[in-house]
Amino acid sequence: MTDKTSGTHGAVVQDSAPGQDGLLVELRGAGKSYGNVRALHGVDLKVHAGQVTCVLGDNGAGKSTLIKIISGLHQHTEGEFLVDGTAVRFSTPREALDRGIATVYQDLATVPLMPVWRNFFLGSEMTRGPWPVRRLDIPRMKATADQELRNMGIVLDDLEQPIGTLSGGQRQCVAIARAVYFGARVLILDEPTAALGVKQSGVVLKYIAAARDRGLGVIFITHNPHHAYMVGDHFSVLRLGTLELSADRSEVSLEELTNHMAGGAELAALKHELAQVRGVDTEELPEEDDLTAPVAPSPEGTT
Ligand SMILES: Nc1ncnc2c1ncn2[C@@H]1O[C@H](COP(=O)(O)OP(=O)(O)OP(=O)(O)O)[C@@H](O)[C@H]1O
Repeated sequence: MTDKTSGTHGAVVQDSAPGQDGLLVELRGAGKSYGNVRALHGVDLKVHAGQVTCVLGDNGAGKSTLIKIISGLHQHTEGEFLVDGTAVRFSTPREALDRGIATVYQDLATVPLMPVWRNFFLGSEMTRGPWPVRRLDIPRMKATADQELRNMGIVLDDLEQPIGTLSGGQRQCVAIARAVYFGARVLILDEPTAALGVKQSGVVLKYIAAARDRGLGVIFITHNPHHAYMVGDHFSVLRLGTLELSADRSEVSLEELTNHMAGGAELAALKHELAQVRGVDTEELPEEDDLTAPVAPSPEGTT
C-alpha cells in the first residue's frame, strides 16, 4: 500500500518484500543496555506475515525495551535486527513506520474530544484543492474511516461521537483498523487488553485475529497467558531480559505457558514455604492456595 496519504502517524510502506516464509522481522541475539543496566540480552524473535507472535513477561522483563527497538525508539546494542531479511538500525519511529512497522501503545495517543473519524486520520489528514486553498477533505475522511472500520468488522453507531466516549476496547479496535489502513505490515500491540474487562478483551482479541487474517504480522505484548493463548501462533516469554521460552503453539500448552509466565520453580518454592508456615504438606494446601495452578481470568478480566 504505497498510495496512502502520509503523515506523522501514517505508515507509508516502501516497496519491500517479506523474506523467506513470510518472515517480516527478526531479532538475532538482540540486546539493549541502558548504561550499566542490561535490559535485554540475547533475544531471538521471528515475526511472520499472517501470524501472531506473543511476547509475555512480568514487570521489568524487557517487553517495552523489545518494542522500542523494533518500533525505532531505541537502538539495539547487541545482536542483529532484520526487516525483510536486511539488517536495520532505525533512528526514529518514522523509519520503522516507513518499513510498515506500526505500534499501538496502551495510551493510544488519541484526542478524546475529537470525533472518531478525525482521530482515525490524526496527523495524516486527507486534503483537497491545490495550495494555498487546500482544505481538509472531510466527506472523504468520514467515508473512508467508516469503510475501513467496517472492513475490520467494527460497526460504530456514529463516527461523529468523540473517541473518548467509546469503550477502551472500541478505541483499541479503531487504533488497529487505523494501522491496517495506513499500510502496516507489522503491528505491535502494547498490552492492548491490560485495562479491559473480559468482554472487551474478547472484542480486542477478535480484531487481533482479524489483523492476522489480513496477513499482518502481529506482535502481541501481554502479561496474560490466557489472552495470548487465544490468538497466538508463537510464544516468547521474557524473564529478566532474556528469553525464557520460545515455542510454537503446537509445542506448548496453556498450562505450560502459564507456568512459565508465573515462574513455575519460584512458585513451587513459595508454595513449599507456605506449606511450612502452615505446618502441612504441600499437597495438603487448599486449592485456592495452589500457586502453581493456572490462573483463571479475574471477573474484571484484568491481568
Ligand atoms: N531508560 C532506561 N534506563 C535505565 N534502565 C531502564 C530504562 N528502561 C528500562 N530500564 C530497565 O530495563 C529493564 C527492563 O525494562 P522494560 O521496561 O523493558 O520491562 P517491561 O517488561 O516492559 O516491564 P513493564 O511491564 O513493567 O513495563 C528493567 O530493569 C528497567 O528498570
